[in-house]
Amino acid sequence: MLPTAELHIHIEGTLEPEMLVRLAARNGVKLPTTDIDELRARYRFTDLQAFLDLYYANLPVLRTEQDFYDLTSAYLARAATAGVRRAEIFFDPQAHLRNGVPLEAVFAGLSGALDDADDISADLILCFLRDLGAEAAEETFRAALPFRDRFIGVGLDSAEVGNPPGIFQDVYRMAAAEGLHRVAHAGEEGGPDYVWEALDVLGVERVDHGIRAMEDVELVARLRDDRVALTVCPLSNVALRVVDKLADHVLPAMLDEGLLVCVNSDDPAYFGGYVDDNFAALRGKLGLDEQQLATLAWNSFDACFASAEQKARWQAEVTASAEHGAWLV
Ligand code: HPA
Ligand SMILES: [Zn+2]
Repeated sequence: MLPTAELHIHIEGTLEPEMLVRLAARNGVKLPTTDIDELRARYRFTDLQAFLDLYYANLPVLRTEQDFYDLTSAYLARAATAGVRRAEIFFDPQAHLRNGVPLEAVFAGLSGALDDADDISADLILCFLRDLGAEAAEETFRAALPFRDRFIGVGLDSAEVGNPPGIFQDVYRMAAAEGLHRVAHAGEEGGPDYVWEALDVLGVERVDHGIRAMEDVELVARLRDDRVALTVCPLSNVALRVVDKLADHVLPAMLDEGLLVCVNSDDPAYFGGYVDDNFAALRGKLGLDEQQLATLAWNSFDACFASAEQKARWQAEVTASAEHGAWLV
């Protein structure tokens, strides 16, 4: 197993049907069905919005600090088996606030699980729901400031097309003033113009997805020259029909262009696998070789927000693993 960092993972997207049923029973929340196979059969999507509709519909089962703790602990345990050494985990506070869950419970559950995980280094990135607009994002940011020491950055997710990054300029400026890292989803369903805006208006350090950047040669040059990381999620792109099939994915072309790309699972409960499953698919279905897989793992540590010394230690581990054939997952 290659050691890796996972930098694009929505904790709410790790809600497996089994956990969904368990939490629904614990909290007295009614589900359309409690049959695991039926629930899993619903995890099929035509596009990003179809996925988001189900993702948000399932979230009311998360009510208490313990629920957030259990969800996060289960992800961290699974990620450890996938070779994850470092996780930078997105969460959607607005989705929980509108379900009546106080921020205290969300932060306490998430950070409690992170504190108790001794085999993975992990931190939180607070995401704004772009379809709720800029004012709601600013209000959420102010409400989260008392918990400033519990998260290391801000991100932008949910329905992309029609909600361009630029409208969030002010809240990203506020985050920068707080010394927070800045990332944003851009170029998943939206075009290269959204990636330009994320870079130039929001000042992001990493782009989440960013695969449509490949349609713009100037943008590719900018991303390469500035060593901007792109957190690519191959199985997600297939599940949401952003690409027809894995064999058509632009990831090999991104590597050939010398872009700082890494591999991530996005919403593993919904998209058919964790980061190790993504690596296995890249090897089996896309034909990536050991050198390419090791580069992806190495890049993930380059792109993460840990200390330079820690990053170098993990990268040395990747190199040693690659030499011993550890890409054979
Ligand atoms: O893949 C995603 N894209 C956009 N928003 C999201 N929120 C959770 N997962 C996603
Ligand atoms: Zn995502």
